Amino acid sequence: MAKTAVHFGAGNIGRGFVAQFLHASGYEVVFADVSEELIGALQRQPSYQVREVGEDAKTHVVDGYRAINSGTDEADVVAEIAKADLVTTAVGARILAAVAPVIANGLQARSGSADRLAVLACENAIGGSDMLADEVRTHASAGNAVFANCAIDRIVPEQAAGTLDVTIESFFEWVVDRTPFDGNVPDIVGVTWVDDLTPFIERKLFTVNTGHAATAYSGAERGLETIREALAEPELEAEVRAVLGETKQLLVEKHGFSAEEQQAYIEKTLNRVSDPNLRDTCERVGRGPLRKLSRHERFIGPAAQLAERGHAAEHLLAAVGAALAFDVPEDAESAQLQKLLSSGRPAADLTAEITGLGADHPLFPSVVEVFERRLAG
Ligand SMILES: NC(=O)c1ccc[n+]([C@@H]2O[C@H](COP(=O)([O-])OP(=O)(O)OC[C@H]3O[C@@H](n4cnc5c(N)ncnc54)[C@H](O)[C@@H]3O)[C@@H](O)[C@H]2O)c1
Ligand SMILES: O=P(O)(O)OC[C@@H](O)[C@@H](O)[C@H](O)[C@H](O)CO
Repeated sequence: MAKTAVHFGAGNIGRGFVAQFLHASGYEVVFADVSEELIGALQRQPSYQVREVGEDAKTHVVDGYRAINSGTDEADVVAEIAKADLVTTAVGARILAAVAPVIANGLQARSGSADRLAVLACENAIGGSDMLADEVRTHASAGNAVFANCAIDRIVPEQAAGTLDVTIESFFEWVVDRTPFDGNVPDIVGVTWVDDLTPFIERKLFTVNTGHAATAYSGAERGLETIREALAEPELEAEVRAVLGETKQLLVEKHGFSAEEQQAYIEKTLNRVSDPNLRDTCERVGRGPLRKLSRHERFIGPAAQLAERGHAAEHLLAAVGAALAFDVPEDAESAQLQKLLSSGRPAADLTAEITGLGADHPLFPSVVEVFERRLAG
């Protein structure tokens, strides 16, 4: 009998990476999403294409899936989870709390099954599956599930409206913590199973996503539209390289990557994010600035660790300053950020609320200065 995977989030990475790999691994994929437009299209159209760009580009056809609107037909999703082999998500780290009740109900509906359900939150976050597990446990015991953290890396820009097809870079990396599975990991092609995920997720988040976000915020500040255009500005590229020099210091010192290995990873990242075949915008990459400015994310996460080790993080702090200027009214978090910054509250209060840093943290005073400069206009 075919294995089944329920996948939450039929967006860019969901269709373009996770579902394609699950399909290639022999799973029947059941998409769950709250977008009626996407679910309707998946229900009407029996297949879509994932088109890689660049060298050795391949095109993959994904078919044999089903799709359910988890907003309106929750009971159907619960029934699928009750008999599924795997649950994955790619909805955004801050949406995990919204999908947790459905997963919890699905786990309760499996109470007769001896098989523990594997759950992988494929989000850009440290401990994404742990976050999901914590949310699920507020609704159900979840003893019959195995939550494993992962790092997922593949650039999928915004796609053309009205198509399910996805244009994507050919590079990919999907690294998953094997330790929760007691030697019985799910069979998924392309996954690298590791005993210690921390070096992989920190290297990914603090290089690819830190560099990407620093480019997006500085690019947006200069009125540039795409990541490629932004990195073509020599001064901006030098700033981004300086930011990545700081995270390199942390990653080399903390995880023992060699300086040469990390520099090669940086060069590859800068090439990937400025791929001429992928039009990726500062707006997409900068989306969700409150999440990106939070305590364990791509700026404050490494800057705090550098400060704890007695190192400077002035370029990361400059990137925080650029993030504070991100003003895109269509992005709910950007609108909320600008509202907070114009609320008249003191810089120290805003720093604590937005970054989650305690006033006694060694990084705190320099972040307050960044906020003060922004408030002074
Ligand atoms: N795009 C990339 O390059 C990339 C790469 C690696 C990781 N990621 C991560 O993957 C996740 C998804 O990113 P994306 O680029 O695919 O975003 P996206 O906006 O294209 O897709 C997110 C999907 O989640 C759906 N969704 C929202 N709320 C939901 C809910 N309550 N229940 C079910 N579905 C819901 C949305 O309708 C949308 O279809 C994020 O955590 C992102 O950081 C993205
Ligand atoms: O998805 P976000 O908002 O966390 O970050 C935006 C981009 O940096 C991100 O989507 C990258 O394209 C991706 O992480 C590459 O693997």
